[in-house]
Amino acid sequence: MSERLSITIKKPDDWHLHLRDGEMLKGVLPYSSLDYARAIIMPNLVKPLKRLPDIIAYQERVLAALPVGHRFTPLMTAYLSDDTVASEIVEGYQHGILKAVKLYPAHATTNSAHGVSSISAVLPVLESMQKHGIALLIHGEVTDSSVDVFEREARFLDTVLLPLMKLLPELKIVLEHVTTTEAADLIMDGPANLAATVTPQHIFLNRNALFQGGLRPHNYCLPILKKEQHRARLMQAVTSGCQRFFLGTDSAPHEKHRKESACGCAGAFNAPVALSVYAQVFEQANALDKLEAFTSINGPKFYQVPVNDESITLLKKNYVVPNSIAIAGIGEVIPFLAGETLSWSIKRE
Ligand SMILES: NC(=O)N[C@@H](CC(=O)O)C(=O)O
Ligand SMILES: [Zn+2]
Ligand SMILES: [Zn+2]
Repeated sequence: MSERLSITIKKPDDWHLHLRDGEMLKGVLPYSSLDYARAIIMPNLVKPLKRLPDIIAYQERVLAALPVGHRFTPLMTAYLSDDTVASEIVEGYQHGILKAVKLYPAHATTNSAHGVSSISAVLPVLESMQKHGIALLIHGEVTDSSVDVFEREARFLDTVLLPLMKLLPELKIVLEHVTTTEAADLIMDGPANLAATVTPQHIFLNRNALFQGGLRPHNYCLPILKKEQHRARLMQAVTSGCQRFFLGTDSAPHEKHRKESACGCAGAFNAPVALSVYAQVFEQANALDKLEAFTSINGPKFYQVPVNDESITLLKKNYVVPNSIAIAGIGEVIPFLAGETLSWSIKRE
């Protein structure tokens, strides 16, 4: 096959994105709103977005932070907790305020202290979500500290997700940022109402990248990077053409000093590099023809929204990732793969 030098795809959507708030929101949003038409915005602010008025107010702050000329729709989510009221979720969905509901097991990840203690605690909410076709987005890791950190996703599938799917077989579920062969198999063999997002880091790097020549805090995110066999299987599954995998960057900026710290935060700010990384991985897998479905078609299909009209073009041209990005009012944020050279860049007019 002759080498592709450019590829034009429908404008992508990011089905898992952290924009934060305040100055950080203003600084990081343009990296997403430039190249993506829509994104599912995560609700794990320092004060989690549980109630409709807070979700509406946050969406307004996101829209107000958009640079002139960027057309971008933030699709909002509610943060599920033990005290979530089913009728408020249904009302929010029916009024177009929220697109989905996010489940963080309590203490699983950044800003998840108010997460769900057990599925039974939120069962009435999940039942009405099933009834109304509202998607549940899941950070799928058990939090029991006796479970090895590399095993937490696989354990979650067996002990939480499969029983939940049995209990509510019609519930629409997106397993977020999948990392393991077990999750890849589950999605490939799973029903139409079960899908997954895949981040650039989890199909590009394995866990060696956490320790390459020293400790690499900017490769630390949750779920943690896994062994090469998991990365390879994930890459194969995602590039297979299975429609139930779609783009979700999990771009999760933290201030430099919070990453480069004795107890560093989990999360990679990958919005500036994600499309280049995905293109590089799909090319490696000889599957550039499947890239558009992953970035721009499978997600809209699952969420039952139209595919975007506009297109973007990626060029086979080196992209050198900046070493650091200055965010006004915040300071430095180090992007994922800082200083490295990727082989695809986005065509700018
Ligand atoms: N992925 C991460 O490591 N961090 C995310 C939270 C999350 O998606 O789990 C964040 O908000 O920083
Ligand atoms: Zn998560
Ligand atoms: Zn996330």
